[in-house]
Amino acid sequence: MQHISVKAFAKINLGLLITGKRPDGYHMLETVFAPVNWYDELTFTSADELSMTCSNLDLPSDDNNLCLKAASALRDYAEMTKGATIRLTKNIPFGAGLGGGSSDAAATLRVLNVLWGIHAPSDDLHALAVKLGADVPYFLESSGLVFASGIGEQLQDLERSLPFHIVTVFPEEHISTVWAYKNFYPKFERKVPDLKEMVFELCENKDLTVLPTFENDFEAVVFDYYPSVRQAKEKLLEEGALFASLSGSGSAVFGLFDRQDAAEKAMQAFGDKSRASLTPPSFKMIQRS
Ligand SMILES: C[C@](O)(CO)[C@H](O)COP(=O)(O)OP(=O)(O)OC[C@H]1O[C@@H](n2ccc(N)nc2=O)[C@H](O)[C@@H]1O
Ligand SMILES: Nc1ncnc2c1ncn2[C@@H]1O[C@H](COP(=O)(O)OP(=O)(O)OP(=O)(O)O)[C@@H](O)[C@H]1O
Repeated sequence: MQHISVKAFAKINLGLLITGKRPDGYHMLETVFAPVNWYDELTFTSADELSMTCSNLDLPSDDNNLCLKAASALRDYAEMTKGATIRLTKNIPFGAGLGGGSSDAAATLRVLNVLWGIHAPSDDLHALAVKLGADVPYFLESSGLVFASGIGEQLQDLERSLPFHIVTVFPEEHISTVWAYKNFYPKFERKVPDLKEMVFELCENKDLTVLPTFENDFEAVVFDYYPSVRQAKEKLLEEGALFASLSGSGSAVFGLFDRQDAAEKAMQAFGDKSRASLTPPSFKMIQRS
């Protein structure tokens, strides 16, 4: 029996500018994805049937789980009937804007493509990933700092890495992505700043003056409805973060620190380690456990 174990990492969004709405209801955006050191663990074992277990009982472990959705989509694509048992140890908080479910889906596509001997070309895997979620292609195809446009599926590797310690905090609120896209305050008419250029300035020249450019368009509505999320951001700034922001549609917030001791102190200020994570500078996702 063949087992494959992998880690599925979370992301943060450094800037998230929503630029318009498509006729199908999806929004166009520009964002920069950065990986963070917070991960789910998945083990795949070949089996006759497709099934899974999930360590977090607040999440579905039936066909509504993104792992089984990804596995079924791949099986349908390959027109085969092979099975697998998937064991998901959930560490990334859900409804947090950290892309945990999307990362699990991407890991499932990647592993089962090999375990089932499908070896689908990357364009076909990309198409399957987009259907599963706008964030899934990032986790499928990237390991570092990436500029994303379209609905989040058009990716450009920035070939740079963030020279900061990242403290990511989950403020105990689960926020629905659908709700956030329905309720954010649109600013479609403005001229959007060039996030790629800002990242180059930040990574190459450590020009901290560009940091305020990395706005997240979900912040205003999320802070209005979830005051504890605003407070978490303020606390990161009080702890000495050079910059702090909401990630994705929330509720997680992150802070960038130039000193390790300040980042570690901020981690302690948030208490329980399972609710916060510390990512070192230049972090990249390494998939295999
Ligand atoms: C907030 C972000 O995490 C930023 O990276 C993503 O935009 C969300 O990505 P995701 O969770 O993979 O989203 P999906 O599962 O594809 O979509 C969930 C819902 O969010 C809305 N949605 C999502 C992405 C997008 N560009 N526009 C949208 O309007 C749609 O109502 C969609 O039905
Ligand atoms: N494996 C999974 N992990 C997390 N959530 C899952 C999973 N499978 C299905 N879901 C459903 O998807 C919803 C969103 O989960 P996820 O953690 O990806 O959201 P998020 O933190 O808002 O991420 P994103 O940044 O992609 O919007 C959950 O509320 C849950 O009902």
